[in-house]
Amino acid sequence: MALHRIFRAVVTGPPGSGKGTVSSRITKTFGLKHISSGDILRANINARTELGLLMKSCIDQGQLIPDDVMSRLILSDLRATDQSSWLLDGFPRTVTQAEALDDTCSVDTVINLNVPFQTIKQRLTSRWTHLSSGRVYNIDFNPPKVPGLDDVTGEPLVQRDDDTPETVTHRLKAYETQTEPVLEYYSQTHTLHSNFDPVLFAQSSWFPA
Ligand SMILES: Nc1nc2c(ncn2[C@@H]2O[C@H](COP(=O)(O)OP(=O)(O)O)[C@@H](O)[C@H]2O)c(=O)[nH]1
Ligand SMILES: Nc1ncnc2c1ncn2[C@@H]1O[C@H](COP(=O)(O)OP(=O)(O)O)[C@@H](O)[C@H]1O
Repeated sequence: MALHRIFRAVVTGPPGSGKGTVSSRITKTFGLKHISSGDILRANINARTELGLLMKSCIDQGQLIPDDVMSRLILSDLRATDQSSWLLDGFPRTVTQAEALDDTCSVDTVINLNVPFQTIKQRLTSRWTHLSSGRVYNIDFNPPKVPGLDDVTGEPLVQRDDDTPETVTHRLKAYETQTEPVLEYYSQTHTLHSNFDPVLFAQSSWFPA
């Protein structure tokens, strides 16, 4: 199903709310480019650059990466794809980032995933990730075909260092203080789909498995 015009969307929500899962499904269905801030950061960390090491220490403490670093990283990617449709997952996470995004390009729609914190804690402790592709699995919700292995490459899955209960608590706190204000910003400036229900969306008849 291809789109007939350039379309730009942001998917936001607390850590573990399903942004990556929903974004992969939407981008596959509509042929959009999926830009995930977390995957971009982890690729930098994997490259073992000095900046990557600093990023890892922030992420492992459950803190956000500073706005200037983050905006430079993501916005340069967006400028390089100025003729394509995309879906941005995990950026912006602060009002400063949202303003920087608006200064760079126009966003057509914002989808917010609204999931209770208690549910998130359960999901993140049973999340398994294929780090190089960003594919995620869950022991209960969408297990891999072979336990512990990625469906596409057969490579081992890992649990992220920042998915420990203690770091998840810090990440949820950072979400409340720094990211929730972004919803208020978007409700005033954009079309905000605020009660997007990922489960209903996944069950709709046109939605591929
Ligand atoms: N039970 C349940 N689990 C989900 C759902 N969506 C995603 N998950 C799982 O929850 C975890 C977090 O999802 P992910 O897409 O990585 O969230 P993100 O951190 O917001 O990008 C993963 O293990 C997913 O497989 C859902 O609708 N229901
Ligand atoms: N836009 C952003 N601004 C600041 N830090 C970010 C941003 N996106 C990702 N990060 C950092 O990377 C970590 C992992 O992000 P992500 O993979 O999107 O995970 P999740 O949504 O599961 O928290 C975040 O906890 C944060 O430290």
